[in-house]
Amino acid sequence: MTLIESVSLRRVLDSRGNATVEADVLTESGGFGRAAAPSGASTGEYEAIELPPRESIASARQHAVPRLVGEVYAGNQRDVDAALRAADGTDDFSEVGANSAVAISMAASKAAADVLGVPLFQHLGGTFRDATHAFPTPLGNVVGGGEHAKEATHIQEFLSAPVGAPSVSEAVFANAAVHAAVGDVLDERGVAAAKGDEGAWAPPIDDAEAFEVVEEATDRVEDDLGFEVRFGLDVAAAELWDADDEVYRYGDDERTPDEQVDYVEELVTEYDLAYVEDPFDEDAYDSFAELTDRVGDRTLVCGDDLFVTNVERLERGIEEGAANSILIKPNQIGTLTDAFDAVELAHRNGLDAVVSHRSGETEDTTIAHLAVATAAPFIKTGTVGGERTAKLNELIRIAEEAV
Ligand SMILES: O=C(O)[C@@H](CO)OP(=O)(O)O
Ligand SMILES: [Mg+2]
Repeated sequence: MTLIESVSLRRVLDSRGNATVEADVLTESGGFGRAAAPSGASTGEYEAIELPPRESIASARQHAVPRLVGEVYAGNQRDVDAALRAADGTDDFSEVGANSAVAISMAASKAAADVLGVPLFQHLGGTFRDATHAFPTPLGNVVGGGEHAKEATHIQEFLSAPVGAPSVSEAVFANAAVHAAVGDVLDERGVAAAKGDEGAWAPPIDDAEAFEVVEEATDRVEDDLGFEVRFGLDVAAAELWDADDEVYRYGDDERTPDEQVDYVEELVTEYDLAYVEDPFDEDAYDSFAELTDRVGDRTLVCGDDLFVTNVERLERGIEEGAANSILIKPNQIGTLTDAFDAVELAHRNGLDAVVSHRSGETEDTTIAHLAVATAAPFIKTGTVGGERTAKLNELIRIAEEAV
């Protein structure tokens, strides 16, 4: 393996038009990797810290780059990430910024794959990765609101889940078809809709109507394509939680924690939901456990803001039976090593690990490789829009390469 020769950092645009950090890593033998940090809007309270990009870059140049250049082998991902942690010295990357950390971590992995002459998913997943496992099914955001769009649904994301698709490519196109069908159904109802941060329709309708619209759209596509298309949700309920009054607020409506458990259970049953992410506040381990107990045998109950890709929070969740899956977002924790540790802990305890984009994204495709490398059952990476299709199209290419 070859030593890191240089690390360059720059500000580039993300899909919301905000600045984010991009890293280039070059090795002594000429291996090259480039990666950019994504950015959340409905960020969890316990996520690693994203610093303003200029600040993060200056700090990384001062503290992290000298520990990497000429010191660490690009292919030793654990060493790369340990150097980033040592350079930062905090638990939450508040010194260097999780944005520079994750960009460098991912760029180093790509430089290593380049040196080895193998695709990134193979470098990350290893030679003995089980190539026979099914490919991740893309969860496609087709209707959304919450923190991703104003004057739209309270539930943040309605996610098409083409679970019966015979191939990843057919699943990707199925989600695009559901997105188009939602547009048609909204049109037929006379609802004009803009799009939110992730390219989902952001119609000015209430959640009850959104369920009708998405059900109608998935039914149409299911009939048309002839395989099962279900749907799921990211409730992002931490954004709805009113800690003072201890209720979940849906505009003028409110639900107590017990009512929220009953409500989500009813939704799972009525709509046969394949996936439910963050149906409760990020500290509500008990509600998560109650719901998982009731519906965990028929749907994935996934912790995003609950776990923030953090092994300590996941350990508590496992002890309390708080979910049967974890969302994996490398920038929530800062390095690929931390993300892999969370995946491995989840797998050892029978939980699924679902890989995800952020609402602010770039053309970076690392998460497509990460999802394949870790045999994720689902990858949540949007449906339309260049920064979303970058990952979806990469998945299609990987599927060709991996057979
Ligand atoms: O809540 C989420 O799961 C994500 C991605 O869909 O949103 P954000 O990146 O804004 O946290
Ligand atoms: Mg979420």
